Amino acid sequence: MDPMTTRAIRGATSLASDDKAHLHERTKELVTAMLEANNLGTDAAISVFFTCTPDIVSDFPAAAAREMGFADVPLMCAVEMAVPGALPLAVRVMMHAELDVPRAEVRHVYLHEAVRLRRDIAQ
Ligand SMILES: C=C(O[C@@H]1C=C(C(=O)O)C=C[C@H]1O)C(=O)O
Repeated sequence: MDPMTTRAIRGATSLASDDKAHLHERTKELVTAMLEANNLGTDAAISVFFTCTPDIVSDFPAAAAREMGFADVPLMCAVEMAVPGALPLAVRVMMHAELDVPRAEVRHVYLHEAVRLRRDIAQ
């Protein structure tokens, strides 16, 4: 087995509407899928950075992550670039975590309408 290395895992999802409960549900679904795809528990996480498109104001996705075991993991939220024509109601994640695989084997996760963002790297 390779020694543990800090790797970055990307993820993204989309909402049907900007509703707080729905944001929490989709955020937890995404973060859980990112952990499971890479055989990780929350203890492997170093930091998690979220962006939301400017049309999401119902809550911070970090609040949802904190409810699922990231209480002592540094979290951050920011607004994604407002590029004209970009996918609306999108939540993006950049998670840094301890993994024992080469970078090319890190599994990135895109769910719901966000699958069309990066067909090149989504599993
Ligand atoms: C295409 C995406 O959206 C945007 C473009 C990115 C990129 O080109 O790598 C990364 C994040 C976003 O700013 C994505 O989330 O993958």
